[in-house]
Amino acid sequence: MTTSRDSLLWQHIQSARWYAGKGRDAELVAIHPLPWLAPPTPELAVRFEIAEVRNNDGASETHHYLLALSHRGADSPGGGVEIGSYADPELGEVTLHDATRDPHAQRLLLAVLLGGAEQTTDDALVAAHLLDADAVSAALEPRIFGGEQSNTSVMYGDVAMLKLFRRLELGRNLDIDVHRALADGPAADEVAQLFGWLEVEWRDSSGQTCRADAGMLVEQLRGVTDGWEVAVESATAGGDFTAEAYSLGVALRRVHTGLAVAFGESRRPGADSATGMSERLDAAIAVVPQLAAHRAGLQRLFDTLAGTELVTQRVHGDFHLGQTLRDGAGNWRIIDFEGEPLKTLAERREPDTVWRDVAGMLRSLDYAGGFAVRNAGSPAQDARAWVAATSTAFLAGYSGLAEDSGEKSLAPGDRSVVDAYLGDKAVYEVVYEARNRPAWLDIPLAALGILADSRPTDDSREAAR
Ligand SMILES: Nc1ncnc2c1ncn2[C@@H]1O[C@H](COP(=O)(O)OP(=O)(O)O)[C@@H](O)[C@H]1O
Ligand SMILES: O=P(O)(O)O[C@H]1O[C@H](CO)[C@@H](O[C@H]2O[C@H](CO)[C@@H](O)[C@H](O)[C@H]2O)[C@H](O)[C@H]1O
Repeated sequence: MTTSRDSLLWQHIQSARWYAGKGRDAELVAIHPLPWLAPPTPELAVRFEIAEVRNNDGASETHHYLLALSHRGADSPGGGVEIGSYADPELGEVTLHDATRDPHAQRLLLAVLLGGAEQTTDDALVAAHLLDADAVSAALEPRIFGGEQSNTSVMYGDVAMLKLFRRLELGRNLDIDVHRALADGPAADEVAQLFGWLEVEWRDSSGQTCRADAGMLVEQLRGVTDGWEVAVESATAGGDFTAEAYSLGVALRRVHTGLAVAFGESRRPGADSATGMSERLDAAIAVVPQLAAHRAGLQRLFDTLAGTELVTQRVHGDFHLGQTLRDGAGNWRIIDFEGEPLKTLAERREPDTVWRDVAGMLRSLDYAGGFAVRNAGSPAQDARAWVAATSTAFLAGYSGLAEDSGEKSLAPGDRSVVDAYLGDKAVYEVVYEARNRPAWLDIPLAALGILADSRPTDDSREAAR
């Protein structure tokens, strides 16, 4: 880190909501500027820059963060949140702003995407890919999305949303990949339409050319409510959420069918999955030692996969209520196909069984019940009944059974596979909560206690799907 500009940016990165290295020993290796998005003027100059960040604790790993920066001259106030001022050799004295909060820069971002063109310098590129030139107008009023999210989104009117990916995945972004693949297929109605995306290229500090997708422009879903909010409200009131849970199960099945059609299916020995789960458990015990008490019980659950052959395909990978939106007509839409943020990109790209997503939602319904007890004082018994009823309805919807099919909504062989995935997901959640929300740790820990004490079903070697 050499210049004061770099130190301004490093402070900006470390305090950002999207910075994934909080609490870790990390350093800024370099900042790589991309081409200006429009010819710079003394008032405004906007470009993406890539921050190359190295984590030094544990195995050394490098991450690339996308910065969107507007440089405003002294006579050009405004621009939203300031990062700091410095003397730029090309532009003179400028103030840096996060472009996603600068109205002029927000407009420029959309114009670049709609232009569908490519901008290059000797060692960097920004390319816009436009799929639907008529869906979005450059005149739409921009505003920053204020809701909870790990990336940054700008809304344009009530038509489109530009989601900028902050921690970049080298290669094709999973969310773009999946939205593209599901368009026009059996799950087209369950996801937002993809209008276009931005691709960037730069040379890293070792001289290697890197390529990534920087953002995607999608249909803005209107009149929707976050699935977590509606579920928590119902759990807290002790309401009946079974019809909603049933239709959520139906929607997930459709998405899985769409993903299988688009990306195909493969097979994997269950023993390989069990090994992965055990390894993740051991890594989690190193982070949260109290997990060790459940090791033997969880290993018993994972072992039920050995000897099975699992059908695998592309899945959502981090399916929970916060990844679902419900519209006024009761339809569910599913978002954010980037997988679990704590996993490596290679892990997130791997095909898995559909039960990973099914287990993800069952865990999420349990979280909603746990939240109702801890944060809203609901009686534990009522919350347990709510979780049991909604879980059964969700499984019935997923399995294509009648809404009132009750306990039999999962075949016994599938039950033990789901239990193994529930254990694996709750182990992930324990690490996630320990790092991000220690006050929530008791929710997945309580679930793990119950799972680790349960006895695996005997018929676990039946077909796994
Ligand atoms: N297509 C969309 N239309 C409207 N709102 C959306 C859309 N996609 C996401 N959102 C909103 O943005 C939030 C964050 O989206 P998400 O894709 O999960 O972002 P991140 O990966 O950055 O966390 C969602 O919880 C939802 O409220
Ligand atoms: O939405 P992200 O992709 O960032 O997912 C991460 O954060 C989630 C929390 O925001 C976390 O989900 C866990 O908490 C949810 C309640 O807030 C609950 O519904 C989920 O079941 C639970 O896993 C998710 O695990 C993490 O990857």
